[in-house]
Amino acid sequence: MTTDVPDGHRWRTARGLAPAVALAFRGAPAQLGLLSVVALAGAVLPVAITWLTKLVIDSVTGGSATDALLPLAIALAVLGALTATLAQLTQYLSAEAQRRISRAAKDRLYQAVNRFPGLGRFEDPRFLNQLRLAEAADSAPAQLTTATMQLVRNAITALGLFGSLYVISPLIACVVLVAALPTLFAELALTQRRVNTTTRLSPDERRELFYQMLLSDERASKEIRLFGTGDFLRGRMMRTMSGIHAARRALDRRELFVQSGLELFAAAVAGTGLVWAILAAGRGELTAGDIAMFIAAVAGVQTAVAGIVSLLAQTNEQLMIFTHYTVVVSAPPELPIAEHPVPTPELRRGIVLDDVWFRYGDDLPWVLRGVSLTIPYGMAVGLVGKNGAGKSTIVKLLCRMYDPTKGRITWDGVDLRDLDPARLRDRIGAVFQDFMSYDLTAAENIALGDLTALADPARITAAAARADIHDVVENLPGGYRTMLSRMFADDDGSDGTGVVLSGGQWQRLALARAFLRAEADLLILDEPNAGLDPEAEAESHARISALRAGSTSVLISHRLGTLRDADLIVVLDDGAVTEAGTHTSLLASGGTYARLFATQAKGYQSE
Ligand SMILES: Nc1ncnc2c1ncn2[C@@H]1O[C@H](COP(=O)(O)OP(=O)(O)OP(=O)(O)O)[C@@H](O)[C@H]1O
Repeated sequence: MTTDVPDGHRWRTARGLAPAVALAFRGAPAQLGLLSVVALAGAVLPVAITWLTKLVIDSVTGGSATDALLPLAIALAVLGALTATLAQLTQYLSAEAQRRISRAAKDRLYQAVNRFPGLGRFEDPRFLNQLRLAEAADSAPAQLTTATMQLVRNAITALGLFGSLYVISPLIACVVLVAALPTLFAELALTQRRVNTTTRLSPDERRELFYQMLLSDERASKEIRLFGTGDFLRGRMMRTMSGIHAARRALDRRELFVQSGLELFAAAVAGTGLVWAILAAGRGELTAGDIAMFIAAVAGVQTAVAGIVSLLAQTNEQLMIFTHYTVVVSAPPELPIAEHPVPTPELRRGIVLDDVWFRYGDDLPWVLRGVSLTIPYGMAVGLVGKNGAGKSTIVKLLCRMYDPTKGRITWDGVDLRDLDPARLRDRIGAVFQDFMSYDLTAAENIALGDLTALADPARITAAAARADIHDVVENLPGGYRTMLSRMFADDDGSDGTGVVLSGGQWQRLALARAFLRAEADLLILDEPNAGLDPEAEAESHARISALRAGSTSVLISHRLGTLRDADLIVVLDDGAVTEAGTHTSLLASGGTYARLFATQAKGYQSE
């Protein structure tokens, strides 16, 4: 995936205009319709005012009667008032259109983000940079559409004024027009540079944001204070920021230099024209009205042409930014999705990992090296192994967050690649090692396991009871409606206290979330008891065993006692299965499991 828009791809970039405008019109059809009418009216007003001004001056200097002057003066006043009103109306309509279109654009962007089936994209720094740029592009469709309207409006005005100028002096009219060309090219070159700089700075800006969030993050604040790393992190943030500012400053200086030169050039062209007009008037070739119209027309054409140039540059810039948006919303799924997925069958036989090899990237080491393993239907399988052995990776593969690099995983004989990932996940309940704690109410924290439960509080309380967290939640100030956050404490309309649970309590809540899917075909518990006290662990263990009796589950735990009554215990070492059997058989064989178990048991006994 490309991260920036290479030079020389303007045409491809320009093709982004149609989808951007289509998106904008879908987001705010009424506002943009009205804006088009207003823009058209605004286009002809300056030309009409210039001609009326000339007529008024010629009438005055020609000694016309007041009766003849009055209608002209009134018409001028009305057009002036209309110009002022239209400007306000344009501003209001543009702002409203901008809000609606940004909303539509953001909605579409995150719909696309939610559609990525696996985790790969969220671990790809190039994609994350692109996503950051796409997030900043939500105003591009609105800006592109209004810029296109303004372009048309300015073109009409410029043409009208150019015609007026042409009547007085074809030569000067052409000089004014040709003099705008260098400005056009200079602005386009500046735009390209601006966009390239923005693209280049995206990783640094992401890094700056990371430090900024870290410094105000509630969870990070403990370590930052204890280890006194606040100033270190702030220093890094400031250094990153200085680098970004230096790049932007260099760009601003270039713009200052180029644009000042262009302004001087335009002023010189206008000044030369004025000298010529005054000399021509002295020779009696132009009237006073002609001079007034000449001055207004030269200024008007220059303003309109400068407007066109800057709008073209803006459009070019927005189009390049919008390219990132388009890339993200049209990015294909990073996991191949079967065109006609096999309906995920209810699990009846089991899940088989068949010579599964896996690494997180082509340039990264193998994490799983030919794992073959059967998770029979209705049985509890325990995974044991040292840190980094690949246990959680197997869990992620079972949920099809990634595909095996080699080998395959089957669900009742069907390759996971042939199933719809969403339907597969409907059949799985899981507590991940790095489970989430959401800044939402207690009920919502549980209901996220199955959103249909939001309308059925009894299911939520039942799941909480199974995870042994019901009493704790019920005794919170607002019961299940308590906001489990200090950050958004008053969002629940309560007294604004908000509650933060302990690590073990959060873990039980995550268990309750998984238990909402008690009927799931496969329950995965990755270190479900790590945060529980010994009594709670024993109790939780008994509950899980009872709940899962006769069902299929995968349990991972470093506390081997938790796994001793699993139907099958699999020992992983460095990404390969080294032992498998029941607790008793593994103890009897005297291998790694027996050694690890003996070490843990000894640790408890010596205490
Ligand atoms: N998203 C990732 N990108 C790259 N490497 C990863 C990623 N996740 C895990 N790894 C690597 O894969 C290896 C196995 O990790 P995994 O989390 O599966 O181990 P584990 O057996 O669950 O360990 P633990 O007992 O510490 O939880 C580790 O070397 C880890 O660094």
